[in-house]
Amino acid sequence: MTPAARIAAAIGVLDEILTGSPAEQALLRWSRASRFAGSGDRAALRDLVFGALRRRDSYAALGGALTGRGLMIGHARAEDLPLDDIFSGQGHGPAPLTPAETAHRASDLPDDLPDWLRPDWQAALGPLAAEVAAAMTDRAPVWLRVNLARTDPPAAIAALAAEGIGTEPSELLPSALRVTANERTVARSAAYRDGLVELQDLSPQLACARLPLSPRMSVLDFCAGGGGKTLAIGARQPDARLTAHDASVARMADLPARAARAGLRVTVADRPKGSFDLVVADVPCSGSGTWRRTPDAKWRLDRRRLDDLVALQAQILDRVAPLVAQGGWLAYMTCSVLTAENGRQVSDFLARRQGFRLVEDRLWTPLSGGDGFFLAILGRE
Ligand SMILES: C[S@@+](CC[C@H](N)C(=O)[O-])C[C@H]1O[C@@H](n2cnc3c(N)ncnc32)[C@H](O)[C@@H]1O
Repeated sequence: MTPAARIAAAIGVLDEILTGSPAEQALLRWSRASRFAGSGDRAALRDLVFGALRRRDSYAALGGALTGRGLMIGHARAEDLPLDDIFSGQGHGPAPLTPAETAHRASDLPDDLPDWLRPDWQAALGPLAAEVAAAMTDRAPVWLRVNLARTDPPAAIAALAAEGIGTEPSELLPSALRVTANERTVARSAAYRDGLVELQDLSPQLACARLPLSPRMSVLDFCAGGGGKTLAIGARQPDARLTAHDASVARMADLPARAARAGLRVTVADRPKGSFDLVVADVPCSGSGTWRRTPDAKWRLDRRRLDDLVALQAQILDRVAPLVAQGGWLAYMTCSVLTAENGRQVSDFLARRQGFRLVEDRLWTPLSGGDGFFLAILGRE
């Protein structure tokens, strides 16, 4: 496909998303209907669509309309692309610009945050609010976690390099590798298949590195999903007794294979009982820290959904509290930057629940390289 044809395709996909389709579904529908497109075309289309969703409002301002076409005109203006070559109507490209589109000029560009959320965002991030909002409009880097139960960072870097995958270790955590070349081939590499590395963002890696682990301790990952945190804990403490639970069994479908690849044993529990030295509650959240990766989620979130999530998080905290052994730990995590889901959620829990104290809490933002992520470690007396 020509660059102009890819832009025309992005216009169609964006129009679908703007009328309510989730981005992944709209892209999948396009791929199924466009058998002529190669993998390069699909990747380029995805980049165009996700790039436009990250900067939806500023591209709409530049392009003069909140439509697929407006966003792509905005994209071309933001990137200084030759508008007349792309919007020529030739070679499956979009129709030429109208006189009104040509004459359109934007004044101040918006910050690409939903209006209703801006006060919460500012309250949560204070003087960093604008910088973090701007960081959310960039593409997220790909991070790998070196599986320390299997190898060490230099050996993992060498194994990846032998397959053409460039990486560099984080200054904050040497076992976290930022992919600098060939990120799309990681999941097919032998280093990945053999369990030397896992795909995991830097911030959850930093959070898991702070967990109070000790030999043979029992750990319950209560919202285990695909097991990202379970496996990160196992890599740090391979003799920990790991139990994974999730309200959705389907979400844990990949966990046994991932654990086997990592050389770890994980017990899956439908109804966890008894008590655990460490309970991790990596709760469902708005994902406001990960909007670089899922930019359509930024525009789909609303106050009601956020309130529902906050209520669910409180329920989960109340459910897991009795599962924490006396003298044990509760690690509460979200991939959100919002106070309602983070600090306020934790302080409300401490206010209604005797016997827990806050040991540490931390918020990471894209300004340190990874996604937005929150960790609170609570100790049970
Ligand atoms: C943020 S995701 C977890 C990601 C996972 N820990 C990882 O690292 O890959 C939140 C998970 O909580 C699960 N969940 C939702 N409600 C729950 C509940 N009431 N009890 C337990 N898990 C729940 C969801 O199915 C989802 O998999």
